[in-house]
Amino acid sequence: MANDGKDNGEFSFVSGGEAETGRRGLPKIHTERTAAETERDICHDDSTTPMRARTLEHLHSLQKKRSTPTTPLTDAHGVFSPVSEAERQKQQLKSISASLASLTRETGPKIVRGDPEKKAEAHTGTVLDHHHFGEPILNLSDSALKFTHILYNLSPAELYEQAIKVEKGSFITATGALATLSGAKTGRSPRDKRVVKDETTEDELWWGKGSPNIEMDEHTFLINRERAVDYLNSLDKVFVNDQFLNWDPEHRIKVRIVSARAYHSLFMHNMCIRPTAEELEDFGTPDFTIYNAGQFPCNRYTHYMTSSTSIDMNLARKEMVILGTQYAGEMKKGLFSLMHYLMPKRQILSLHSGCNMGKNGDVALFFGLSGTGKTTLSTDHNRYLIGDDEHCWSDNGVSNIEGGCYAKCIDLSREKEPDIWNAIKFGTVLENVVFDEHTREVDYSEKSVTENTRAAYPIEYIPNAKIPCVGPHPKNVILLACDAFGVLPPVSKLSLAQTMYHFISGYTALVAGTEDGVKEPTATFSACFGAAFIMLHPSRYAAMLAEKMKKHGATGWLVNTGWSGGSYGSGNRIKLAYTRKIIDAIHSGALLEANYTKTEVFGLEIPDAIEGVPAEILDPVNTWSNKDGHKETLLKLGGLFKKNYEGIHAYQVQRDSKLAEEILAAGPTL
Ligand SMILES: Nc1ncnc2c1ncn2[C@@H]1O[C@H](COP(=O)(O)OP(=O)(O)O)[C@@H](O)[C@H]1O
Ligand SMILES: C=C(OP(=O)(O)O)C(=O)O
Ligand SMILES: [Ca+2]
Ligand SMILES: [Mn+2]
Repeated sequence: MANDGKDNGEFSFVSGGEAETGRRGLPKIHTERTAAETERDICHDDSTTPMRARTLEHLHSLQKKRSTPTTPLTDAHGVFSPVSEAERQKQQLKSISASLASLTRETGPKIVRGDPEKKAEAHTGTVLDHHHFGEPILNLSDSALKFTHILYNLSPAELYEQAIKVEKGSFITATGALATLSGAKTGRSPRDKRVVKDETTEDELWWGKGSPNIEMDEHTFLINRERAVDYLNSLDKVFVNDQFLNWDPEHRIKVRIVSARAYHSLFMHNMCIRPTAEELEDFGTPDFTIYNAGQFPCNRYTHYMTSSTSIDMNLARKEMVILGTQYAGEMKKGLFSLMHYLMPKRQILSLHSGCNMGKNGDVALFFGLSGTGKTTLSTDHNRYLIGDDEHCWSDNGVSNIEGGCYAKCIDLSREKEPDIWNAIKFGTVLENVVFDEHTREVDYSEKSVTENTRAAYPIEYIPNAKIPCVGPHPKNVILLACDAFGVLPPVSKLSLAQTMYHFISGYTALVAGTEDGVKEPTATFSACFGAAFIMLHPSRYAAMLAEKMKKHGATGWLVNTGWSGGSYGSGNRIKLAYTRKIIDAIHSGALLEANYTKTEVFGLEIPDAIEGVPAEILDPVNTWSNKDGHKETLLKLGGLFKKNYEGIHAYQVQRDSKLAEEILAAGPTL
């Protein structure tokens, strides 16, 4: 700059005060420059640059540029489109208005687009009743008279501002993520998930013992729907997201999410596939709509209700209603249930699995219950990430259902999981974490809100994400179990029948908790490693998996990411570094070449050596000092498997007794 410190040209004093006269010995200040001085200054100072803004208001209006339309208004033939931008936005509002309409009143909600607080920007939004925009919002109880402002597909930055302004517990962390609280519920509520049983779904879906589908009738659904819609319309503003599910363009599903919280809108922005501006213009009517009124409870006097929480699915109406839980994962997993219904109808298998692909195009699936390692192990710096949780396997290959990942954050470390660590930045939703109130550094070891701390980020935040998130037919199908009993081998190669047996069993063991006194791990069996999300009987998905694995020559593996050297309490969790080496050997094909030995009880084939893994841990019996304890625990777990499988076997025999016997024989023998 020309101003070198001696020249005080940046200051201008107004009128002849003491400073000007220099009577108290203050340096004389030049307020006017000679023509020569001005000439010398090539780089002008602030006071000399032309001022565009005439007023402060004007200045602020200049700060924000209007988004330019991304598509020229032409039709497919390059002719000027008959549908004007205003008309298109009007259609869009009409569609949202229909979504929010009451089913019992004749007058629907009056909706306008835009934030009621941003009156200055009124001109940028299309408004149904233009003259009302910018007038004070009257909080009238008569919903026919009040306006509901629609915040439609806001950007992450806009959603941050909304969250921070009105949602208590919203903060920006040191790395730029949005820390939020999900409220009283910090995990899913599977016992409150209901599905409307009507003439169609009665025959189509899996009901009764073991099924996750708790029935409700159409009328009760409508009561809860009305409750949610009324609640949403009672608010000044609601968020609407129009997005997609499934990266396979042939089987893409259009979803609309109507929610009350910026947190929910940003979560779904990250988790679903984000449409381009062009795709959004042609969005039209959604295939499925979620009404998330999670801050508002359901009415316990309503038939079927057993708590203040209800997550209700109506397949005929293509709608889902959420009352009494703000846990965002309900939306993501609710849509996953929908896909478990829609996709098999099209001969496509929906999978509760992570998925990645090697440089040579070899695809691996990672099935497993919560906490077994789908997200951690599919996020692999040496491979392309297709997705961490929900996929489809069709005749075209695999495709991710989602547009983002939902990683557990408890004890997250930069060293062990660098890609997930680095994904926690601006745009990422961080649920229920604890952070330093001043530095905003997150303490990932803190469990004081919940152990289920989470980060939801767009998949492109992982550097080697494969976009579009699709890949060829899988080569390896890895079943992950976190065995807290410590008796399953770190890895075993499965026959097709064994793969089916373990897929249908869906075993993992939960550690009883960190409280003292509770030492026993609890076995959990969740059919297809996702019983909470399946809509049809597990054998339907298993049959499809068997058929696809056979057709495409995929190999099944069982990987224990849980305990070694004893059960929970005496042994330790297998080191993530070892599990990664095991997974590397599966991907490279090296593990297919190993020598195998069959174990007793489970009859699992275990390799004798894997590069980078101590050979002695490959057979769990070697790691237990108490050999009797090992045998006892092994038999106990075998017994739990057998008991769990009884019901499934009985069902399968009716359908195909030969296949049923074959799969049963692949289970443990006591
Ligand atoms: N050997 C291991 N293999 C996989 N994950 C492990 C292992 N040891 C510890 N972990 C931890 O277990 C958790 C696995 O959770 P996650 O990958 O989110 O499971 P999912 O996606 O299947 O719910 C992560 O927090 C991870 O750091
Ligand atoms: C979000 C979930 O998935 P996961 O724990 O498998 O990552 C869930 O089960 O609620
Ligand atoms: Ca899960
Ligand atoms: Mn996961």
